[in-house]
Amino acid sequence: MGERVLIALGGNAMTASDGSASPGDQRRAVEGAMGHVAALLAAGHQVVLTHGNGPQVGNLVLKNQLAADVVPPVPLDWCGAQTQATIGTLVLNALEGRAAVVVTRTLVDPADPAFADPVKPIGRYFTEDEARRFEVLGQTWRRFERGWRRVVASPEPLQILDAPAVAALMAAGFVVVAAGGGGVPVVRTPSGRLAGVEAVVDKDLAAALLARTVRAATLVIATDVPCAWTGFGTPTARPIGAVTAAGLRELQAAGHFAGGSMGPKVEAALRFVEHGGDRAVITSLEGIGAAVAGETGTVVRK
Ligand SMILES: NC(=O)OP(=O)(O)O
Repeated sequence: MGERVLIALGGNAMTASDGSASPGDQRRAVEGAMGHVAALLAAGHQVVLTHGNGPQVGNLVLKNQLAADVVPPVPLDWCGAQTQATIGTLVLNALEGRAAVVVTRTLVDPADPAFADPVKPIGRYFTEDEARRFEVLGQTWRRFERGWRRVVASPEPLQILDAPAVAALMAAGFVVVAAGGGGVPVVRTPSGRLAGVEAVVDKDLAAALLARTVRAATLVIATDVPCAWTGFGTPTARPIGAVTAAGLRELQAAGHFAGGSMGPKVEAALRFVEHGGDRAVITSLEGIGAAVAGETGTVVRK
């Protein structure tokens, strides 16, 4: 018997590992990912998809800024919406059958402290000299292991505003792609209107919220490693298999999960299970079928 599964696709399902995000790389990566999704659909599961957009949205906004003398640049939230459409189109082309993409807005708090502390890396890696050149444009850049990347605000997702459209399409039998790139971040203004903001929401945290909202039984967070680890990168590293939410919180508190990589995935898995989801699985893209079958990955249950 199939179940309702929300799959959050990580960067390796979207582009080549260097983050350069050429059109060919993106198309090939999405086609590969959809092969794994098709196997789940063939097994009778109802699938909702979401995806990251870090490299793509960073490249888009940078192109806008570099071409500002020629055409008016558009803001970061517009670029986020554009990535939902382009990545969603690749998914539609790669999937056979009824599928739809929902341009999805995510409500955030204008007073979220994340707006004063940009930490979300977007775009490709640059050298320090190049990054310093872009800092003149008013951007914040940080050094990572593989080079320099722009960082932007990443506020907490509070509500997936377009979840009702997602639910309606699911009920009509569509595979739905929604909340891509964490959703287009919007705030409610004092006059009660919705307005986009300069931010990129974490797609794993948004996926956990969407999964709860559409009552998915399983949240699968697909990444480039088969599971979460304690002591990752050290000689005492150990894979984490089945774990309770309480047990995983303890490992999280002990500092086992790095902020920019496994940290948000673990937090998303915990939030989903702690708020009533049956199970959350962190696994590789290749492992999503086996993960839903209960055979692999870090499996979090209450
Ligand atoms: N929006 C987002 O979290 O995208 P990435 O996972 O690609 O960074």
